[in-house]
Amino acid sequence: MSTIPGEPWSRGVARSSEGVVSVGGVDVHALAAGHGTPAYVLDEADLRERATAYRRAFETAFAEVGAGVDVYYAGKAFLSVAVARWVHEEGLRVDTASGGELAVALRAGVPGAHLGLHGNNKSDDELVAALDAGVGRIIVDSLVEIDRLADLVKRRGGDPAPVMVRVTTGVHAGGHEYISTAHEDQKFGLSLAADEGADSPAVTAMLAVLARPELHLLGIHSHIGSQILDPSGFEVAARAVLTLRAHLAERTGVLVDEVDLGGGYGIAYLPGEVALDPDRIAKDVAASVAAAASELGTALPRFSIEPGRAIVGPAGLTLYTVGTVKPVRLDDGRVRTYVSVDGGMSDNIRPALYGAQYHAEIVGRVSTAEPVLARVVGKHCESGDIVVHEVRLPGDVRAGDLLAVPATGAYGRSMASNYNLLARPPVVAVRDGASRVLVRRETVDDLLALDEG
Ligand SMILES: Cc1ncc(COP(=O)(O)O)c(C=O)c1O
Ligand SMILES: N[C@@H](CCCC[NH3+])C(=O)O
Repeated sequence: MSTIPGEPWSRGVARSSEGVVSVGGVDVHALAAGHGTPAYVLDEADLRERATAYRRAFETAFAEVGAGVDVYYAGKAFLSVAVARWVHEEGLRVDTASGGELAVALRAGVPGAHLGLHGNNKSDDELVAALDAGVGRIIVDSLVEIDRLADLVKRRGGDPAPVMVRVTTGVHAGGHEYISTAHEDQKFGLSLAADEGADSPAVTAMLAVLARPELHLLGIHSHIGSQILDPSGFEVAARAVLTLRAHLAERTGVLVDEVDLGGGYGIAYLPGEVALDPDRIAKDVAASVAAAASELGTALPRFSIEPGRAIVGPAGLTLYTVGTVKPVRLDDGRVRTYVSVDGGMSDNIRPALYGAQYHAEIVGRVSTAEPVLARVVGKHCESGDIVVHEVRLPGDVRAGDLLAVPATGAYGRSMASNYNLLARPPVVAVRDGASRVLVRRETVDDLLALDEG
């Protein structure tokens, strides 16, 4: 019943003839003994390959239509100093969404010019940190922020701040309402939809940026959602943004230099699911932007994209130890085996938040026992504390078994909490038979240190 190797596991995951799984050449028993469980395990080679694959795919496809492109790794998916360094070494830039992410990227040595700062409610401190670092782009998200940023620059003096205006194109894409970001009724961006005879909020914002000499209108930004498996939304949104750019040029004579098409490229979470193919999507989007620019009679801008999940998601897995095992009879007479692990919703909130589906396997041994219908649950005081809703596990699953959940590299550690005062797990990188801690495990002492008594 093992599906290893292959998606949704990272490329460095293998199962030996004895049934023991290894990642990047390190066996799960060694990982558990050396770092404890639960632990996030990140396959460095896999992550680097995905970063390069996205960069090459987009550079090649966009070069074919005569446009340049930059790939920004979306740090919100998971950011640590090492990861920021790896992606930068692979030729990516880094998109940050807070002062914390910005500080980590800077510590990794990523030059300010290769960083972007996002956020619908950036603080003055965050804006100042971005200006101090000389970030290549601040993506503004509201009229209020445009004035606030311009006033800050005015007080400090110096060069105009490079700004992109985040717009919402009305395209509704992505895996769940909470991770879809370009429909109108949500907090991000400025809408392209206008009342009869009035400017849209997007146009109003761009005019507001142009009116402030402290700001340089670098371009337009659009992000339509996350975990997108149907690529058509990217093309529709790209056309809408290029149309807006042409409209602004007609109106003001300013044809902005850059267009960012955001992230959102979907990955496989379950065996049998197919991730978006970077080569395919890059070709399709490049063709549609080239066609749109030629219809509009405008030169192509420089493009950028911001994949996060597609780079780090498949490179990660979470290693747990099984604790209690409890068969529960369901109303329809079936039996579901509840398998409790030593983590849960504090290390992976996605099942509870989005109803996200994951896969799991026993990875420390081989079993010939008949598979049973199982649900993997955490140790929190919450019945919705589910890690994997439904999976077939060997009927002899028992306390002490090592269990791994694939594709947890994105939005696992980065959305982790201390619910029930659990200490957050470490992030351990594996490569060429060796493991290294990127983010150490929290301890109860860390938690106590925050409590002022
Ligand atoms: C503005 C922006 N860029 C990039 C991303 C990264 O998305 P993903 O991890 O789905 O590629 C997000 C998150 O959805 C985002 O909000
Ligand atoms: N956190 C989300 C996606 C990111 C949304 C950010 N705009 C997830 O786990 O899928």
